[in-house]
Amino acid sequence: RAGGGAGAVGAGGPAAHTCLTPAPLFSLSSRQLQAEFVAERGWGQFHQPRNLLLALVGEVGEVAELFQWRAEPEARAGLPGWAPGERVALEEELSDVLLYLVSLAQQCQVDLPRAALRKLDRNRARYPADRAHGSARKYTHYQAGPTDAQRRDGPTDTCCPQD
Ligand SMILES: Nc1ccn([C@H]2C[C@H](O)[C@@H](COP(=O)(O)OP(=O)(O)OP(=O)(O)O)O2)c(=O)n1
Repeated sequence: RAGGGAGAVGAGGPAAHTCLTPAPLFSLSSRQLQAEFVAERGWGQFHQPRNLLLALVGEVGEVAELFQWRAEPEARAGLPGWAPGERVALEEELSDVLLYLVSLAQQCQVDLPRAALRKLDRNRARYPADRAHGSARKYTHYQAGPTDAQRRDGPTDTCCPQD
């Protein structure tokens, strides 16, 4: 599964996004390259989980900055109207997010690719395609009975305060 998940773009016929590379999201060798980059600079001393988390959030802010104040059509899929330089900037900022995320996971001893695939499995189970199709409701909506938390806290699926 790990080798044929996100990377198996062309496996089931022509891919919608033909520009995607058929590589895993972040291979072991890429993670090692990142660890080497940090070690060669003696930056391990700065890469405590909290610092990496703050750096990650900062880079997410830089991604947000690229989107802020844009007219609605420019925020649509495919980013119509974005200049080539803006696309490069987005590539770089998203990569910074990924690189800090990878480092954070490493420092926390989380095997991120395995954990992400497991979470994907959990998401599949929580959101059965036949029931969740076309709906943005929370997974608790599809569960048979109330969870312990729901029993304790009462209903959470209301959108309006009760008058
Ligand atoms: N202590 C550090 C500093 C940097 N990096 C790496 C991870 C990111 O990929 C990138 C972040 O570098 P900058 O802090 O220079 O941030 P930007 O690349 O976003 O530059 P700018 O803020 O000018 O956009 O470098 C790192 O791993 N550890």
